[in-house]
This record gives sequence, structure tokens and C-alpha cells, in this order.
Amino acid sequence: MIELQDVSKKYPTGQIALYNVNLKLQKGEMAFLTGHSGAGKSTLLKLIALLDRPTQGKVLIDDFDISQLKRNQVANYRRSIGVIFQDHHLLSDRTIFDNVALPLMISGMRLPDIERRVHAALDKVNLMSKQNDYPMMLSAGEKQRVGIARAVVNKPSIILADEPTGNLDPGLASDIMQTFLQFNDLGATILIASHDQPLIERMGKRIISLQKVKSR
Ligand SMILES: Nc1ncnc2c1ncn2[C@@H]1O[C@H](COP(=O)(O)OP(=O)(O)OP(=O)(O)O)[C@@H](O)[C@H]1O
Repeated sequence: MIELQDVSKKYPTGQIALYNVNLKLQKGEMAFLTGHSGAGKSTLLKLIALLDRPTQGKVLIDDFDISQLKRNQVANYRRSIGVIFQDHHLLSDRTIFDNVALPLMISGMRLPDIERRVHAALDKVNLMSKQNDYPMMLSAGEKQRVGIARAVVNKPSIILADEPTGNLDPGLASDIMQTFLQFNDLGATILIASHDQPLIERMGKRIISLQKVKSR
């Protein structure tokens, strides 16, 4: 379970991105995070992924306050979460296989296991035939799917996605959402930030709406 208790985030610039947010996401739940530009969606995902920390309040995963993780546990925690950004940062001089394999190589997995996992992940996003290609040879939707494969190759129990369909046409956006539904069916807890209101309404899942903090 993911839980935010009275979470506020004020950036060093003085900008208040989140104010007193309370939220519970059950294990295995899939939900959408919506709200206008600047409402704090990306900030909220970053706090859960421990890429940043709240200025007030707590983020709990399975009732454990993640701010209590020791420095040497933080990398492990981050690896246990699949994070998908709109800008997927693929390495241009590496093949699709290598890009997806990267998190497993970093964790020191053996090559035969890496191959098995990468093929399974590429298969789920329907990109097996592209494994030896380079990112520049792929369409925007395919690159986005590589980003998803890389995020799920570690079999994370939590998947966070920040505007994963931002640059895609409606057909591709629906395909990507179907892929998330499949991961959810396999048991992953999923939180997706998106301002594509019609698309997320069609999905029939919980919608969490963030209001922008008024400047005061
Ligand atoms: N690193 C940062 N330093 C200072 N202010 C920031 C930083 N990141 C975000 N902000 C500010 O915090 C507020 C929330 O930003 P955030 O990116 O979380 O919103 P968002 O809902 O994801 O927006 P969008 O839909 O445009 O991506 C905004 O006012 C933004 O300018």
C-alpha cells in the first residue's frame, strides 16, 4: 500500500508544489493522478519514488515510512519501483535490448537471466522484433514502450508513470494504457499522472485530482 500523510512540498525557490496531501493507494490498485499543469503531479510521483523528499508529512509504503531508509537501502528501494517518464532518456548508442537490460546489469544479474527477463519485458510491450535496433530507428510510441519495458524489467510491485502518453496520438495512447492494465492484472500497483481527461475517464479506474496550490 502507498500512503501519503499530510504531505507538503516546498521547493527551495519558495514554490509550494504540494500542500497537506493525504492519499491511500491499495496494493494492486491502479489509479490516475490528474490536475492542471503545475498542480504537483510530477512532484508527488518523485516523492513516492524517493527522488525527492517532502518538507512535511510522510510517505509510507506498506506502513513503512520511506524517509527512515538508510542511505545504502535507498538505491534498492528505487530499483523496486518502476518509473516511467515522458522523456524516457534512452541511451542512443545502445540497442533496445541493452537499454532494457541496463537496470539488470547494474544489479549484477547473470547474463542468461538478463536475457530471459529482457525478452519477457520486450514481449509484453510487443517489441521483440526491435531488440537489435537503436532508439533513433524507433517511432515515438515504440520508444515510449521501450521506456515501459525498462521500467518493468525488474518486475516492480509499484509502477509510477508521468504523462506516459503525452506525445502520442490517441491510438498509441490507448495501446500504452492497455499495457498498463495488463501489468495491473499481474498484480502491480500503478499510479499514472496524466492530463488526458477523456483517455483516463475511459479507463474506468480511480481518478485522483490535485488542485494547484494558490500562491499566497
Ligand atoms: N525543482 C523544482 N524547483 C522549484 N520549483 C519546482 C520544481 N519542480 C517543480 N516546481 C514547481 O512546483 C509546482 C508543481 O510542479 P510539478 O512539476 O509537480 O507539476 P505537474 O502537475 O507535474 O505539472 P505538469 O502537468 O506541467 O507536468 C510548479 O509550480 C513548478 O513550477
